[in-house]
Formats: sequence, structure tokens, C-alpha cells
Amino acid sequence: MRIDLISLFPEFVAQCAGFGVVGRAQERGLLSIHGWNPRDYAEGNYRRVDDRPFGGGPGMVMMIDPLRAAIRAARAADPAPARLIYLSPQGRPLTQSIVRELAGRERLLLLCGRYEGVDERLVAGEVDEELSIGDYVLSGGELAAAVVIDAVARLQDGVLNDADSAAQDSFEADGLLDCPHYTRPVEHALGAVPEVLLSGNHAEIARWRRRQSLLRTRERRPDLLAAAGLGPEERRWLDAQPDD
Ligand SMILES: NC[C@H]1CCC[C@@H](CNc2ccc(C(N)=O)cn2)C1
Repeated sequence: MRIDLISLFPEFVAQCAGFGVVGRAQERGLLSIHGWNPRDYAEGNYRRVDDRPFGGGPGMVMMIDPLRAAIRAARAADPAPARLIYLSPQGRPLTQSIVRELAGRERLLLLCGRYEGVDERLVAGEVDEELSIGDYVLSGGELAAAVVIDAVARLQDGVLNDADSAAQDSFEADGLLDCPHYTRPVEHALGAVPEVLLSGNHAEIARWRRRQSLLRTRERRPDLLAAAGLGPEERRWLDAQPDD
């Protein structure tokens, strides 16, 4: 997958994506990230990329033309078509199912805003979709872009081996919260490991994990439970007595 970032700080996102699984994906050529800085396309010796808002008010607004030129340069850098995604609190809330859909694309173009915002004519004229990583405001869209890149990159074929367990992730598998995880030592002052996990009975272990995910989801995020297609046995688990 090719990802092009339009940002005043493209190196910021490239660095975030340089670690761990995502960094390895880049080293292995499963993912490439390219930065395009509107300042490189800004006119005049001050290379202006922002200006004061019409109608007054605090802060600055990002100007159309430097962004538009950077977007054009990014598009021209590869023949594959790409939809331009603008990260902003006004966007569609990002979910794992949206991540899965994005992960299937050949290219992503991510537009990162700064200041008070981007001239609305650029958003209306060039942006294909707007995404939000949550209901809060950041100083720039770069962190949101880094979140999208990480979530999408780990789903690329060949990026995670089974030791990384993306397929096990509950949101990934079935929209439930993840089950508890344990590792050595078996005995610890903070408690012991549930016996079933030491049993070697893989069917029983899978049932236990699924039940823990269901109970934890009911407890913490009942809103997710409604969307998860539960089987009859799983409904019985939820109707049964509190967890042993
Ligand atoms: N009006 C503020 C707004 C102007 C345009 C640039 C954004 C950058 N900051 C962001 C971007 C995305 C998110 C999110 N939730 O995905 C939060 N914050 C801020």
C-alpha cells in the first residue's frame, strides 16, 4: 500500500510510522509513506500557507493553493487513483470496519490540517471523505493520520505473523472487546493464571476467551454487544450466573 501525506510536518508522521510492526512493513516494502509539504508549493518569499480568517476571529486558516498544489503533486507521483481523506473532528468516526475497508485500498491520500482549519472551498472541492479518530481536538491532523496508518498497516497481508495476533484481536475478529491475557510467571504476588489457560485444551481455552470477551464487552461496552452476532451458546453464557 502507498500512503501520501499532505502535511506541514510530514516527517512527524513518517517518524511515528517508523517503529515496530509498521516500521518493519516499510522495510519489507509492504507499505510506503510519502510526505508532501504545502509550504514547498507556497508563493512568495515568505512561502505563505495560512492567512487570517474572513469574518475575523482568532487564529489562522490554511490557504487553498499551497494545499491544492501539494495534493496534485501527490496524486501525480503514482498512477494509482486515490481518494483524499481529511482528518478532522467533523469527520465520520473511525471504526475497525472502516479500517478494514481502508486497508483494502491500493493508495491512501491523507490531508492533515493545522491552525483553525482549512479553507472550506478546498475541503468541498478536493476532499473525498472526512474521518475522525474521536471526539476531541488535536493541534494538527498528523497524529490522527498516524493512527489511521498504524491501524491500516497492521492489516496488510504479511505484516503481522501469527505471533502478532491481529486475527485474534477482538475488534478485528468480531467487534467485541479483547479477552484477558497472561504470561509467565504462573504464580505471582498479583495473582495466579486462570487454570484453563494452563490446561492445553485448546477448545476449552477458545471458549473461555470468547466468554471473557463477551462478559467484558457486556460490562464495559454493552453498545458493542448489540452489533456482535451472538450464537445461542453465547447468549446462554450471558444469561448464566455471574462469572465463576
Ligand atoms: N477546528 C480544529 C481543526 C481544524 C483543522 C485541523 C484539525 C487538526 N486537529 C485534529 C484533526 C483530527 C482530529 C480527530 N478527532 O480525528 C482531531 N483534531 C483541527
